[in-house]
Amino acid sequence: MEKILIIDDDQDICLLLQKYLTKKGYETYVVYSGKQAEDWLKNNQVDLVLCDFKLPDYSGLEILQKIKIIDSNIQVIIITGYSDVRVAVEALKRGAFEYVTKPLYPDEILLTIQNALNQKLEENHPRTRIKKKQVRNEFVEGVSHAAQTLAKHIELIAPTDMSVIIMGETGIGKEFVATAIHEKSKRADQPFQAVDCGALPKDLAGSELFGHQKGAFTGAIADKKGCFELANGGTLFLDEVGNLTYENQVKLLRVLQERKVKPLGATKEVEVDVRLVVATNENLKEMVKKGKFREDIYHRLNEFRIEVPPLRERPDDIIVYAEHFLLMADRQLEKDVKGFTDETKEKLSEYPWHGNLRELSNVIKRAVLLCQGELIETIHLPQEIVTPDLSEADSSLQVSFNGEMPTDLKSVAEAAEKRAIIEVLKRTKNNKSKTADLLKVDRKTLYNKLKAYGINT
Ligand SMILES: Nc1ncnc2c1ncn2[C@@H]1O[C@H](COP(=O)(O)OP(=O)(O)OP(=O)(O)O)[C@@H](O)[C@H]1O
Repeated sequence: MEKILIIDDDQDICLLLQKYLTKKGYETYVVYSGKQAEDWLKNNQVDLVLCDFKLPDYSGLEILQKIKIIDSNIQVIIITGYSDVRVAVEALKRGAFEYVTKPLYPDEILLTIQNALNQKLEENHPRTRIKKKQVRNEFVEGVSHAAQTLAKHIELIAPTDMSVIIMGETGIGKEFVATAIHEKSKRADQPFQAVDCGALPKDLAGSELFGHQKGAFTGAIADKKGCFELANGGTLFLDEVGNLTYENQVKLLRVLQERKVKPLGATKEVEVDVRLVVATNENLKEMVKKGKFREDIYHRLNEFRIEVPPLRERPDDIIVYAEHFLLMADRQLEKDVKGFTDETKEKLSEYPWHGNLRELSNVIKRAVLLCQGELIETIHLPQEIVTPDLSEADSSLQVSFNGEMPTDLKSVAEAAEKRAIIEVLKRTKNNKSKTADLLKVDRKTLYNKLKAYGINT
C-alpha cells in the first residue's frame, strides 16, 4: 500500500484529506508543522508528501528542501493559494512534482497523487527524469508569428547534431522544445535523458552526471552510470544548466571536448556520443560576464539558440493552448466539456500568465473538473483571473486583519459582501443603479457599503 504524509497546520483539512485518501486505499499519516514532518520523515518512509505551502514554522520551499535531502525519491505535492502560484512554480523547479491550489477538490488531488506515484522517480536514478517511456502530451505549435518561427527553428535544427540552448521563462515549454528536437532528430529511437541541474544537490551532482565507481565515496555501494552514459546514442537535456557548480562545469567541458566521461573514482574513460540540449531561464551571457558560467562552455553549447517568448507576449496563442489543454483534461478526467464562453476566452486572453503554459494547463484542468455543463464559464476560473482588481481588494482586506485570513463570521461575511459588490460593479461597468438592483439593495445602502469598504468607483 502506498504511503502518504499530509503536512498542514489546518487540522480540519488534514482530517478531510486523511479520510478521503484512506478511503481511496492509501496509508496516510498526518503532521501539523514542518519540524514535526522533518522528525517524522527521519524515522519513517513514505512515497508521497502532500504539503501546505504556508506552515507556521517552515516556508514551503524550506520544507521541500528538507524532504528532498532526507529522501529525494519522495514525491512532493504542494498545496497553495492561487495568489502564491508563482512561488509554488519555484517549488516545481526545486523538485516538487506539482502544486494544487485551494480550494481543494478531492478528484483533483487524487488525480495529481496518482500521476505523481505513477511517475515516481526510478530507483537507480533518483534525480533524473527518464522521459523515454513516458506518455507525453502532443506538441502544439501555436499560431502567433513567434510560435511559427519557433516551430520552424525546431524543424531546422532537429536533424543536425548541433548543441542547442533554449531560453525562456519558467513553464513556457523549454523541456517540450527539447523533446520535440529529440523526437524529430535521427536519434529519436535512442534515449532522451532529462536532468534538472537546479534540483541536483551539489555533492551528488557529479555522480548523477558522470557516474561513479563502487567505493568512490561513502555511500557508493555499487557502480553507477551517469546521465551521459545513460543518454549514449541519444540526447541529453540539461535543464537550468546555469546552476552547475564550477567544478562540474569543468568536467562538462571535458566531455564536450573529448566526448569521453570519467566516472568518479574510475581510472578509465568511457566514450559517449550524446547530443546536448540545455535550457535556462537566466541570461547565460550575463552569467558569463559575471564569471558565474564558463565562457568556453557557453560557446560550445551556443551552436544554436532558441528563445521561447512568454505567453503574454503572444496572446493569439493563449486560446489555442487553452483548447488543447481542455481536450487533454477531458481525456484525463473522462469529461466532455466542449469549449469556453466568450467571456471566459476574454479573461484568459487578458491574464498575464507568469507561470506560462504550465499555469494555463493547470487552470484549464481545474476548470474542466469543476464544469458541469458544456462550456467553461468564468465561475470555473480562479478569482484572480476573472477579477484581478478584486483579488487585490481581497488581499488588502486580509492585510487589514493583521495578515491573517479572517475566520470570524462577521469578517468572512464582510469579505464576501465586498467581493460581490466589486464583481457586480464590474459587470455593470460601474453603473450604481443597476448594481443596487442586481444586489437587491437600495442605492443609499450601496453607497454606504462602497464607503465602508473603501471601494472607489
Ligand atoms: N508546445 C507545447 N504543446 C503543448 N503543451 C505544452 C507545450 N509546451 C509546454 N506545454 C505544457 O506546459 C508544461 C510546462 O512545460 P515545460 O516543462 O516544458 O516548461 P519549462 O519551460 O521546461 O519549465 P521550467 O522552466 O519550469 O523547467 C508542460 O507540462 C505541458 O503541459
